[in-house]
Amino acid sequence: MSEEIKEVRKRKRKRKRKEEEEEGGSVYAEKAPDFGALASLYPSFHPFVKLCPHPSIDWSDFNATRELTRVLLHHRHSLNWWIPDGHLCPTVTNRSNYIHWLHHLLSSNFISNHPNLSLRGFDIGTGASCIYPLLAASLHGWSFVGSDVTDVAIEWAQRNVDSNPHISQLIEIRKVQANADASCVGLQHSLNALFTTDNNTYHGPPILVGVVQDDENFDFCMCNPPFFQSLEEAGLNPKTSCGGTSHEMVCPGGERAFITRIIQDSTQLKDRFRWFTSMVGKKSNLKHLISKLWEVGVTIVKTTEFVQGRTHRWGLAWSFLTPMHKSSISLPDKKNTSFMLQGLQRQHGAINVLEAVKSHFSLHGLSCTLNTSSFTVDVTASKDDCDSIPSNELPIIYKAVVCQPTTETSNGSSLNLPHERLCFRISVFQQIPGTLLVKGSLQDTNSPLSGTFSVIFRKLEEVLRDKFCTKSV
Ligand SMILES: C[S@@+](CC[C@H](N)C(=O)[O-])C[C@H]1O[C@@H](n2cnc3c(N)ncnc32)[C@H](O)[C@@H]1O
Repeated sequence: MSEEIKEVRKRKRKRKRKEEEEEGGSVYAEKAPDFGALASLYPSFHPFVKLCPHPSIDWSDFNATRELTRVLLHHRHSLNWWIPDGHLCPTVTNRSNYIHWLHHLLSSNFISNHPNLSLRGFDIGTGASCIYPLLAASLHGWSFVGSDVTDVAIEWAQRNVDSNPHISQLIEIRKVQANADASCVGLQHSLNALFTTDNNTYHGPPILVGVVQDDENFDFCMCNPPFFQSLEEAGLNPKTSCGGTSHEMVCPGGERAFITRIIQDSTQLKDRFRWFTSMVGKKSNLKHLISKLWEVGVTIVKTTEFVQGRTHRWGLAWSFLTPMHKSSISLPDKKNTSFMLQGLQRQHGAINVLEAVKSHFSLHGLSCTLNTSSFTVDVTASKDDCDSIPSNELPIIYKAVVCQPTTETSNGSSLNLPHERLCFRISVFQQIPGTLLVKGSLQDTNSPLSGTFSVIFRKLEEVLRDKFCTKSV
């Protein structure tokens, strides 16, 4: 591939990421640390920082990465923290991205919102670092159960909790007993049969079933699973040294088997968690896991991408609760708004969705231009065009468009909109097979018609979902 093509692709990826960030963060990327500033604030960190040509650290030095994590947790989050030599050292920026996404997910109304303000989570495999409970408790005041299987992880996770008395009441560290609760074993065997499609079935200690107690409910679970199938696979990146013992990094079948077991457990605990989530390390596993999820009857699946430097990870979330369709769009007065179409059948691609967008608007007499190379439809609506949309097709959400002065015609059959033109663009992006992002961009943000745009866009979402989505999301 020529350098030019590579450069164009890089720019395109960067632009797409920026657009997605503007939309409320489908891509999560925290600001990189300022090593120079940290070195001057923390003398213990200074020896690890090479100042020329620009401040950096040696990522292959475990002591340097651990000290960076320690000072960042202290500087950004006022947390006291340490882990023993050789244990998996979390990258604060990367772990924060997961927490930011969860926060977004839990405060969205994809599913009905929880009346409680204090949220409770379950961190599967919290590790010696106990990084997720510490970060989330200090950022959002969420309470946690953090589980793990090894004695060292349990001992150090507890030490890290105890070193932070201001949040220690929020976090319970729980040891997973390697021999599962006998009453679960028979059921687990029959479920294994259901979930086994290859030899990579998870056969390790319990993950959720047998660890979550009978009287417990959680808003969410989260997990950074052992990604790798073998130690050789885990040692493939010599450029970084974040440590990691075999227990932390490896499980037979790798993350695919581990997360498949979480999915399996979620079918039994569907009423006990509002959201089940996991980090996914390999994009190739994401598609497989998403199809597993639809097979077991989830009602909603959400994914995201975490980008930190050159590291890409994915977030996968699902729920068995009833989704709230109408609220997945960001509300009026935004230049960009979007929704995801998930669970599309194989034969339906971006082009079919674009054609449906065009025919939907054309049907209402709006002027449309379909551009198949940019995957966009440009739409212009005049006052007359808008008037031709029957009010019963613009449901009650119109009333929520507070910024717009609206009047109904005497017979109530059409909406009387201000005397301007409304120009907007609908773009369709393929996310992963079966999932498309539909984005609407208003040309003039200051237009008094921006509220109307939201209404029209929401209607479009309903139409496209009805037409293309096999499962309700
Ligand atoms: C990749 S590490 C993640 C550690 C930490 N959460 C982080 O993000 O740095 C995976 C952790 O899962 C733990 N683990 C493996 N099997 C488990 C199980 N069945 N239940 C709970 N934890 C488990 C390992 O001991 C390890 O600490």
